[in-house]
Amino acid sequence: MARIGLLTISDGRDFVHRDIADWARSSEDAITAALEGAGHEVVRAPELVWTNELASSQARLVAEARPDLTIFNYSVWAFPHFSMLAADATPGPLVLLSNIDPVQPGMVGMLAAGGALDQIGRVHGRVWGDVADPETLGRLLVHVRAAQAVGGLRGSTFGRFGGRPMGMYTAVANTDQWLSTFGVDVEEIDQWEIVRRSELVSPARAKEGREWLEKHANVHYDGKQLTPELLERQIRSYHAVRELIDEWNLDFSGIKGQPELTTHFTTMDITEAFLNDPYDWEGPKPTHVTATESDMDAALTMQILKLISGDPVLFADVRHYHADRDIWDLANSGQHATWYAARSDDPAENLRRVHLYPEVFFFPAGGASVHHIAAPGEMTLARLTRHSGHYRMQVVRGAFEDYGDEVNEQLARQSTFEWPHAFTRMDVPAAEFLSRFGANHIHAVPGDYLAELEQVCRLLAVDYQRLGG
Ligand SMILES: C[C@H](O)[C@@H](O)[C@@H](O)C(=O)CO
Repeated sequence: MARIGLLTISDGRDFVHRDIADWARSSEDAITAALEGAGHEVVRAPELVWTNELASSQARLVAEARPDLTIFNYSVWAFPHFSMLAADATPGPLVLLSNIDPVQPGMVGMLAAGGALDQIGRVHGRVWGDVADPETLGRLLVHVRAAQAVGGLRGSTFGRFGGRPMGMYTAVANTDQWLSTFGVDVEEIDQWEIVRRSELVSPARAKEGREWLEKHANVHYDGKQLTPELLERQIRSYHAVRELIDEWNLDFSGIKGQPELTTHFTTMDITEAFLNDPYDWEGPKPTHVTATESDMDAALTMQILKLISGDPVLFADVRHYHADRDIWDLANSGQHATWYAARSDDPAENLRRVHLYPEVFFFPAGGASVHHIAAPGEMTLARLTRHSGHYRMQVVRGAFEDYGDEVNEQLARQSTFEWPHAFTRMDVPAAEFLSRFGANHIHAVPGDYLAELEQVCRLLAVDYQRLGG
């Protein structure tokens, strides 16, 4: 649920305002009803804005409620300087909303106010039409979700477990830039804390986790790389990280893993999969975005996708391009959230399709990798990357595809079979993607959130770069 401020701007001539006030108020009633119907809280200015003094005072009153987004409503012709004063008293994201009505020139009011705001460089969104129409409401809700995501980042903390993995420049960001651009602080935590604390997890808790995984997933012990003891070590690591998340009030995280933990302790695949999942062996829980290889811009992208969609977010390597099918194998080095196996609310339904395989030669410490083939469906794929120090959100539309067990296996065996795979058709020519995409990792959520990402970028002053399309 978002908190949405609402001000209706009117005509500055007293005799005109008197005649149109009821009409303007009724349009505000309709907007309130539509937004409340969509599950949001609306904070209305007590009075319609028809003087300069009311513009500032009413906007200040609404701003005191710290709304996620403020809407200026134009259902009648509105003097533009009222919008300028009200915008000046509105610190958060702003949307101008107008009717399309031949009698009352609200649309002209919106264009005049919008142009004035453009002149002073004040970022705002614009929506037009009747909010009772689901299509118009849908366009308004895009701005609500984008504002919630941007507001949700501000004041949050990223937990960075370990440092730069295997020389990856793209996994490391500048903390000054993170705070100034996104409002996110970074807490540095040594991976030693995972090792130390994992030993303190009670044997009963680790055993219960293992038995739950053995019951619901398909565990392939081999007596060497994957034993019950190693699986319990992975479960203990999960609980150790959960404890650190609570202790440091972390909102999202990344774990380096390679090479120290994957060579000498165990992989973080179970930890990362179940932090990203909406459940674990102890029941339902909120997702906690966690990036493999402590990839900071990955985690930040994932957190934005989570705040927009509410769903678990996929982290993957751009591992292979099957040119004959024009599809990509997005296979992370050991885990995808298990939710992606069937995208079911029932963990058992997802885990039925999950295989815990002994880790491959890259990871001599052993443990289970979390293998499954992602369920098909439309996806939004994205990644924050940097060019010459400036952030850009690279976005591509796509779909996960499923070819049946036999072909899936044949495709997965061409790369690292034991890792999870999402066979992805991307709405961009391969040559364009490979020439322009600025990282080895990509992230995804089900559905189409391109419009939300574009608004998020405008609010953050980050470049929006759609690949393909
Ligand atoms: C093979 C390496 O160990 C993997 O970690 C590598 O494929 C990556 O995941 C790079 O992001």
